[in-house]
Amino acid sequence: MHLHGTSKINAEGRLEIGGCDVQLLAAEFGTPLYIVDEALVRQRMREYMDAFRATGIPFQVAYASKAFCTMAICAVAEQEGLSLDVVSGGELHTALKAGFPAKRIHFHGNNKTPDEIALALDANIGCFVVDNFVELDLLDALAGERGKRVNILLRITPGVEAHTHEYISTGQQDSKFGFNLAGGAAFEAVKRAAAKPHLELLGIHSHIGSQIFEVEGFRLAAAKAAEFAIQVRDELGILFRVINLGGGFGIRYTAEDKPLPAATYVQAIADAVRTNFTAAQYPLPEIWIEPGRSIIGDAGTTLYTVGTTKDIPGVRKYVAVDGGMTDNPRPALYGSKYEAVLANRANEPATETVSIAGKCCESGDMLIWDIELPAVKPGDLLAVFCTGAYNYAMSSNYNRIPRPAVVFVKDGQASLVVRRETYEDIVGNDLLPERLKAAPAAN
Ligand SMILES: Cc1ncc(COP(=O)(O)O)c(C=O)c1O
Ligand SMILES: N[C@@H](CCCC[NH3+])C(=O)O
Repeated sequence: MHLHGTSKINAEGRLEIGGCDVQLLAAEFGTPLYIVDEALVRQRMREYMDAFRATGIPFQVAYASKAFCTMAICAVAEQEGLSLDVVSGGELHTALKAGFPAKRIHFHGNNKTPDEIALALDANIGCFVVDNFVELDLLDALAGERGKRVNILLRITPGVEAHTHEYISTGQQDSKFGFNLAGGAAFEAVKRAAAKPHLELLGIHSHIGSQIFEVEGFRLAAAKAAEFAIQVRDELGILFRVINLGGGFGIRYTAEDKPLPAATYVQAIADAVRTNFTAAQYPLPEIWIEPGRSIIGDAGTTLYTVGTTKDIPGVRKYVAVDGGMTDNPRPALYGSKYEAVLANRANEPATETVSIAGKCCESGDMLIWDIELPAVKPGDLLAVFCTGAYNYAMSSNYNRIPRPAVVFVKDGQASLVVRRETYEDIVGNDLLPERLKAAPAAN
């Protein structure tokens, strides 16, 4: 059993996270329940910050809030001195509502709407990461209407193919994101951006994908960024002050995953930037990165209650829990694998192989295939590890299932940071027009 962060098995044989016995958490907050190990989140944030400080290069570490965005995590990121990457009006609103300093917010997205841009402009956020030519014109116009000049990075598609799931790799040329380096769109974007009266071009951004376990892709992306920066300097006389290399650092979901320490990625990136820029006598730019999954992923655990079981002798035993693809769509979407433990009897030896099913009306709603557990009974608690990233963030109300609560645990204290949705929340936006309230049809 691989335990993350402060998780341990206590004397009663139950899983404990942040000093909180999960059986007590289930009793107090119900299940399914997202539990976040706050100390581990802070540790992950500090690992990036400390690694960059050690390089001596000016930097920003922006937490990619798409991985998990709540007011509480924004507050933690703010306390730890990180910046914040948001990708929608909703994430931006969450950050602002949490009191996150606007100047440290970077706004991403390949189709920011005029309303979202207006919200960000009016809040005076620190930087827009411009994705395409339409946005370049729109942002300049909207900033102009407000008499503002705003910082931008241009998102470049470097043509680096990271080894990851095809749906989550984004740096290759055939991608919906960014200005392609090959073919000259990126160069053209720099020319146009530099001519815009209301845009201040700070530099460029690239993001090569997610759940990456090698430094090579980042080195290559840094080298391509430097090569492009040098071309831009030599041909246009424009200097970049910022190189943002995105996120994508992998984490351990199962024993198959071999993540590198944050410092290894940071050193590789810093070395690559330093080497390539210094060789061209180019003033060293600031380095920005945007980790999401590697900050919140292994700090999250989802706690479920076991309901029904179904044994098909000689075939498979299904164990159904009170959540599923609504709180964790990743197995259905990407075939993602997870580890789990029977949280109320975690010290008992495994005696059977079972498969964990969700409760949705969908055969593909399976959380884990073939996991060894002690004999599972209805009422047991199942804890699935490493669910901090892209679980709550991608949760849905499919089958009109309310979203679970989220608690942050630390030093024996559990704080509710997102309350459980109720059935009233589920119908909260529904309207029943008068004409549909009529008496039943005559026939
Ligand atoms: C532009 C950008 N930055 C940062 C991230 C965060 O990636 P990860 O959660 O893999 O660190 C993503 C998502 O992959 C992204 O698209
Ligand atoms: N949602 C994806 C990652 C997408 C990354 C966002 N650019 C996942 O769960 O792995």
